[in-house]
Amino acid sequence: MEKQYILSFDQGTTSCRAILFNRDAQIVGVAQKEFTQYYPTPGWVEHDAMEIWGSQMGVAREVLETQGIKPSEVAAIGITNQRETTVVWDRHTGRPVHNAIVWQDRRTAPLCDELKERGLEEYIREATGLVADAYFSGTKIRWILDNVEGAREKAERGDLLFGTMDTWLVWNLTRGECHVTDVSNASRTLLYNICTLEWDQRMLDELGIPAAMLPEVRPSSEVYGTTGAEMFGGARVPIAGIAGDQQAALFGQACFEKGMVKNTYGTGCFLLMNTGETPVPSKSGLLTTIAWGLNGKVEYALEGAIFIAGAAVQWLRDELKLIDSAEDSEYYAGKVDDAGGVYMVPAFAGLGAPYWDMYARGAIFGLTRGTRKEHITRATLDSLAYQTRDVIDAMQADSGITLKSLRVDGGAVANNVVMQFQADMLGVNVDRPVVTESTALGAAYLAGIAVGLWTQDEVVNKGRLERTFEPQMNAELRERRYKGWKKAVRRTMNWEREDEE
Ligand SMILES: Nc1ncnc2c1ncn2[C@@H]1O[C@H](COP(=O)(O)OP(=O)(O)O)[C@@H](O)[C@H]1O
Ligand SMILES: O=P(O)(O)OC[C@H](O)CO
Repeated sequence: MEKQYILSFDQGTTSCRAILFNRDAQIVGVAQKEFTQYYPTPGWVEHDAMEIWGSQMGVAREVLETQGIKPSEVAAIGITNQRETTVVWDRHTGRPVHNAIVWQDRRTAPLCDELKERGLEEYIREATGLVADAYFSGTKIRWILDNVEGAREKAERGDLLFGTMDTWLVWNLTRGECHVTDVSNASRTLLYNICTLEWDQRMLDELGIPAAMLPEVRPSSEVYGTTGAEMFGGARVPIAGIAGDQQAALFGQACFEKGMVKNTYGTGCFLLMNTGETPVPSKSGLLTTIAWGLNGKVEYALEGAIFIAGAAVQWLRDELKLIDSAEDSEYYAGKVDDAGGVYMVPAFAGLGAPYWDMYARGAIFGLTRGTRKEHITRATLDSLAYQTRDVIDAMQADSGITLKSLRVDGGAVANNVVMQFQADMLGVNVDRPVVTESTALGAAYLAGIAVGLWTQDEVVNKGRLERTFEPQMNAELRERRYKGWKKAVRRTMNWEREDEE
């Protein structure tokens, strides 16, 4: 039977998805399952790695069954994942020693302050391309070693393994044979040297993390191993692509040329600009990160990471219960001309790029007795566009490149109000592709390239636009609105710091 499908595992922050692509890179089936979010204390966010493994396998089997496709017809699996989220497990039992600590979790902020006090900021930026923030995996591993009874001793004996979700899934899929990650995921750990392309011994020493816990770092497109025979009814499917979800989206949008930018609107918003084969250091609060390793070389990106975007819409739905579904936000926001002077700063997990304030917290400003839920909903949607503007301004300053248009993808780009306001706030066209599942598509491309289903050149021609949003707001109004946003952001900063008056 011809092997003509690629199965993408998209292990996101809120759900596991399995997406089946045919050899024309068209989606033939999708299965998705949300999993539990744990908030044990304010500012902490955890996932159950066993639940994620079960959900991911569940959706993979479901999509094959519903489409009537045999596992033996799948040429390869590509894996893409929420990055930084940290799981540590026992290599003998396969059981995690603690819930996974999610990228949004702020518990290690004091440890990051300590790294700064020890004068490590510059070294961190140079060696890892990152900043001393609780976002990244390194301090989360350290927290587990310090807080789970017996973990440090076991880790030192070589009994514990660390992984981001890609590593965890591949380890389970291969029944413990492969403990690997790819360069794009490694570059988000705070432990990987993006210049020498090795684990950074100084960072390991500074954080007290035994090297024996770490996975082997590999390119983003190659056969890492095959699935255990019992996983898919006897078929041994090659696992042939791994990339962090934001880098995968950059690949899926075919941003292969230097200067090409995409923005993914999911739980958070992540803007990445391809900067080619040399790392570009940032002076404006962006991250320097590895885009992918492919064809014997590594390419880099500048990244603006916004922690809360679509998650703010979920908050309106789940916590405030202002809307019944994320889609409803478009309906309510569309009933008013604008946010009526209301600004919503969703600094629920501090602020990422370009502010990097672990102690900022969310706030709504400009409320009056005339403020309605439509205004609050509108202000929440506006915050996705304002935060993106913050990052684009930084990116233009760092790269010297002026943005001509923005390619978008991710769940929240279905929202036309957000897309129009984004074009207005940037003053450039916003291009929405037909396939907005760029993340899964990128992982499929990487896996398909590794098994010879297509070449990188063929990938360039596959993307098609569904709609372009053109700016309609005049420049004076745009800048006035944006100034209000900056004022609101300033007032949320440092909120959680104990010593702040
Ligand atoms: N029509 C919509 N309007 C606004 N936000 C939306 C809409 N549809 C989905 N979202 C938001 O997008 C996010 C889901 O996008 P997705 O790309 O699946 O995210 P992730 O990969 O981070 O789990 C959710 O946070 C949801 O609130
Ligand atoms: O799950 P997503 O798509 O919101 O992505 C999360 C990021 O990878 C975190 O860095």
